[in-house]
Amino acid sequence: MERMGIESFFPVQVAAWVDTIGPGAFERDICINSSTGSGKTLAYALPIVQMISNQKVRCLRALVVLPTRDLVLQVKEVFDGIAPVVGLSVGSAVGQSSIANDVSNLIEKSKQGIYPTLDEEYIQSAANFRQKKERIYPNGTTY
Ligand SMILES: Nc1ncnc2c1ncn2[C@@H]1O[C@H](COP(=O)(O)OP(=O)(O)OP(=O)(O)O)[C@@H](O)[C@H]1O
Repeated sequence: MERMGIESFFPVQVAAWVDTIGPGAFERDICINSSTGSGKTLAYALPIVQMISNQKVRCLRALVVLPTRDLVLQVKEVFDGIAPVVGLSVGSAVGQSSIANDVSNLIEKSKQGIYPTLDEEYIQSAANFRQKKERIYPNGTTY
């Protein structure tokens, strides 16, 4: 956190943490509505990283879908700042190469981690991934 220039957390980050990891945690969908620049990225990034860092399974475990390429890069930077600390890797897919390549990276190369990505085609990729995921075992071997 210090390396990222963060000394304390913004209100939206505290609220999101309390409702996901802290005393308000129970399984449900959460919608965060907060003004631009208020720190929403870290507000959802921290709970995601915390939650999946406790899981032993080595496969893609979080998919972040974003509306623009710039945002993908920004969000990846935030995840890159915190995920490696707990041994998670972060990838991104912005459609620079073919979707087939991105899907292949998503499934075969990033067996552990988080994927900030771009649009609905990738949501579909994630759906396809879900079908294949059952064939990736904890030691990282694909069947
Ligand atoms: N706890 C914090 N302390 C200091 N700076 C922070 C903190 N959290 C986030 N920031 C910084 O505040 C800026 C805005 O954060 P961020 O981009 O996450 O806001 P946002 O609400 O997602 O904005 P947008 O709605 O535009 O996407 C970034 O430069 C980020 O590094």
